[in-house]
Amino acid sequence: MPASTNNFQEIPVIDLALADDPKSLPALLSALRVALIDIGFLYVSNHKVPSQVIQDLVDILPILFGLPDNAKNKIALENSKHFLGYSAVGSETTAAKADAREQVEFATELTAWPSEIPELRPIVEKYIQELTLLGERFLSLVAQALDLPKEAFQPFLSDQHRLKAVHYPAAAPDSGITQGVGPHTDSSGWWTFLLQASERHVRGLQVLNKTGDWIDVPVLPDTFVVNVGQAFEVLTHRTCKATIHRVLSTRDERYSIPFFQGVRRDLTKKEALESFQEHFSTFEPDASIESDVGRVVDSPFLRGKYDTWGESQLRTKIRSHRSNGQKFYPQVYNKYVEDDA
Ligand SMILES: O=C(O)CCC(=O)C(=O)O
Ligand SMILES: [Fe+2]
Repeated sequence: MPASTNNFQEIPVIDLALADDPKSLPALLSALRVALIDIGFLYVSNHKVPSQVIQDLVDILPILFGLPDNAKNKIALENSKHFLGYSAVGSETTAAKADAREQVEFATELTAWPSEIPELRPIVEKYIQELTLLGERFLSLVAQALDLPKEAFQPFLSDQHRLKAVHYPAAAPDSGITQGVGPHTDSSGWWTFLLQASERHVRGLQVLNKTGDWIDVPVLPDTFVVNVGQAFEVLTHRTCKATIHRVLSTRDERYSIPFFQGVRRDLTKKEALESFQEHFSTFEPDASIESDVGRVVDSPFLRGKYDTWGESQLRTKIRSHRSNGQKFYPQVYNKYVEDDA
């Protein structure tokens, strides 16, 4: 099929309630398959994550980011060899440009929590627990949609996932600030489950389609935005693509909460490629034009310089947070920073 006929102009919604009835399951799987193969981005509705669990987290974000700088700096990512905790606006770099967002990254090793909001920790932990379950349910549907047994992808899962709370401050139209986060594919794992935690009118997230147009991903209440990460792209021999996306700064402030489903750190590119080689050779990945932006986006695991998933993760983290890299990983800092893969 020529690329132009399956180029996408919007992101489809996959209704997970259809999985509850064997009669409606096939319709879900065929819609999912199209989203997986042609787009790499989708929304899920009827996801069964309790709305209170979501609301509690959404409500606490303005409180978290509203803490005084000294409170946020007490949990600074700068002091974490696991790259967890708070990073201020401008401290992260994507596509060689500073991002206009502040964020707090959570995972099991986070030891410093803000003492000003003791309720944060149980709220975050509950949310991670629920998203872990959603991720597992979703993976089994993905496997079926790609003609594999339900459990096919489970052995690649890590027991550790990452959650990020993100705040994009409003940018005055004449400030010259345009990059909330620059064009990238998700390097932190298998799949990303993103909650857009602002009101409907707040824009910002965009996805690059095959002809290089940026497609808006508006806020749809009661959904998660789900997208393919780099490791899954490798495992499926690019049948499913880690699609490039970005966030523009706008005159509205914006909150979002990506959950990065983790991949086993010892997964090697060889194992990832060999596991389903035969299966995916029967698919015909769309060898469509990669846009100019696409060609320069960093994807180290895919390009194959580093053997394990864990090492390409470390390289990505060091490149994004360079002072942590210098502080905690001086032996490999230069190697990773100088290697533009
Ligand atoms: O804030 C968003 O909507 C997306 C954030 C994102 O793409 C990321 O952090 O990887
Ligand atoms: Fe992303």
